Amino acid sequence: MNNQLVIVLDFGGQYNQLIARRVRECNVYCEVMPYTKSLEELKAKNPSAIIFTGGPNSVYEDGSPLYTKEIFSLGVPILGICYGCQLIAHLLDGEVTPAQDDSAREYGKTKTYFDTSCKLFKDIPDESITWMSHGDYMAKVPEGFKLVAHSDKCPNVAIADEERGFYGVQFHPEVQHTEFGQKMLHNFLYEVCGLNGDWKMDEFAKQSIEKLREKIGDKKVLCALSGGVDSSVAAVMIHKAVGKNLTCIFVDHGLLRKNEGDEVEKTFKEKFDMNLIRVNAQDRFLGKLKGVSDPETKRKIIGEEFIRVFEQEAKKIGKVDYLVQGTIYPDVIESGTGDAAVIKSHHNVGGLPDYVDFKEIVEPLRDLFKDEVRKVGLELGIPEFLVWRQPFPGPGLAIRIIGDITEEKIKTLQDADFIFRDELAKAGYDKNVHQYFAVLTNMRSVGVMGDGRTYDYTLALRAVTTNDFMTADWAKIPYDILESASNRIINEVKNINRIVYDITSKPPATIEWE
Ligand SMILES: Nc1ncnc2c1ncn2[C@@H]1O[C@H](COP(=O)(O)OP(=O)(O)OP(=O)(O)O)[C@@H](O)[C@H]1O
Ligand SMILES: O=c1[nH]c(=O)c2[nH+]cn([C@@H]3O[C@H](COP(=O)(O)O)[C@@H](O)[C@H]3O)c2[nH]1
Ligand SMILES: NC(=O)CC[C@H](N)C(=O)O
Ligand SMILES: [Mg+2]
Repeated sequence: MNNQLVIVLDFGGQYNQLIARRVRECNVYCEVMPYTKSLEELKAKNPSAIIFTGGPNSVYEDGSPLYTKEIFSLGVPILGICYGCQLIAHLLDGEVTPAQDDSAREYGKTKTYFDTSCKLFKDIPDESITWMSHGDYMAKVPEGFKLVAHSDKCPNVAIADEERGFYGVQFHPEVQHTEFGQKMLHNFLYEVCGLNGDWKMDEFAKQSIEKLREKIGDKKVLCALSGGVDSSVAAVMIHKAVGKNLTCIFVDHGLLRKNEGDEVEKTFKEKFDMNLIRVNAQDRFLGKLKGVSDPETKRKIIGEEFIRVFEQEAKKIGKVDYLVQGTIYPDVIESGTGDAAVIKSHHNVGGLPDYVDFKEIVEPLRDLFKDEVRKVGLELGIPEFLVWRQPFPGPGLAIRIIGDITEEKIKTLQDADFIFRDELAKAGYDKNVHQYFAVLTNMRSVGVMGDGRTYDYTLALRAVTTNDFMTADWAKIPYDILESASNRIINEVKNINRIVYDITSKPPATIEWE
């Protein structure tokens, strides 16, 4: 695939994934790369444009991430955002200083005035709201640049050297609070860079299937299938590429939701004409997890056991060269690229063991965001109910049972979680939330039931709304739904005497509790 490419050069900003998503939404392919990639490595990718992201540092401080000035000689347009804008100024002999008092320090929604004769601001109003988050100030604009936007506090909000195609904005066009942010990115890609918008999901699906066919040929492939969106889409793509040489392995590790094992098996046997093997591996997973309570240890154990089960099944089939996983771009990013902190080791990326007995792990969706995966799924004719299923993490209930895992706790959580989902569905509210589940906390407290004292577990209910699962808001579920879920759970499920609703967003929390 030779799509035109935009490189998002990562200087540690919080919204870098968002920049990539926004660019993709303009039908332009892009990849996030750490600023530590050399100019040679960037050149080898033959990018059509480069975007410098924001970042927490200050360009004038020792040890801040910089880049070689030669990047401006590539002949490729560059857009700098916040820190990236300050970096352009710094590298091209402008000047960046800490904001004096709070004269030019800005945070949040800010009224901004634009020079709409600049290509970046074509066809937007000359006054609108942008989202700012900076304490530094571009005191001197670099040679050859003109000022193309200002705010009430800050005279230097955007700079442009239109001749060479270099632009810098102090605000964040990628966040939704910047009213015309998407339009500005669109202008950069189309008006400035003259790109042709060749990143389309139907093309992607066709080309990927062709490439998979070439790569795999008549070799045998295993696909790790969870019944979730990502692996289902991956499986259907491979199936279209190699047909009967594909065998899907669905692992029931004993940590699935209530009835999930049977449902997934039924759906795939009925809807798809694929070889599917269900492996009942409860004993080995629960055996390895016995007494383990540290979240990262749980994740790594599960990541390793998954692979060992796949290897074992491969041996039964004969020579299998490839293992396919439904890994997507956020799994890769969240498991840590470059300097970003590792928050959680996703079982299929950071949680993979060092040694894997396959010639290669194939991940056809590794570059896609969730919404792109869903589009590919629809292109491939996968039923809507599957495409729109809420995500379920590979480690399953293991990361929703805080502390050590026992069979009794699993049963308790399965039953409670089932009721919560059932109540949301009955109220027709499940369409309004993107992920919703129950968590068995490891906390016990005193209650009173049937006039007797109880000392039982606290269950937490969690529901979030989110576009990309990278950030999320807690869902404002109507009280009556929470009330009926709470009543039913207390009445129908043993070992729980208290229920709380999680009202934290991501960040600062994450969606899952472990
Ligand atoms: N129970 C399982 N059996 C086999 N493979 C699994 C299982 N759970 C997860 N995997 C593998 O790990 C990958 C990552 O899991 P993840 O939950 O992120 O994706 P998914 O289940 O395909 O989709 P979704 O995010 O919608 O749940 C899957 O794509 C799949 O390849
Ligand atoms: O397949 C997976 N393997 C994992 O190890 C894993 N950890 C989190 N998740 C899912 O990722 C999304 C973001 O979750 P967090 O906010 O908890 O990081 C949410 O949708 C989570 O359910 C996982 N999925
Ligand atoms: N959001 C950013 O990129 C901030 C850049 C720089 N640290 C400042 O405060 O101005
Ligand atoms: Mg899943």
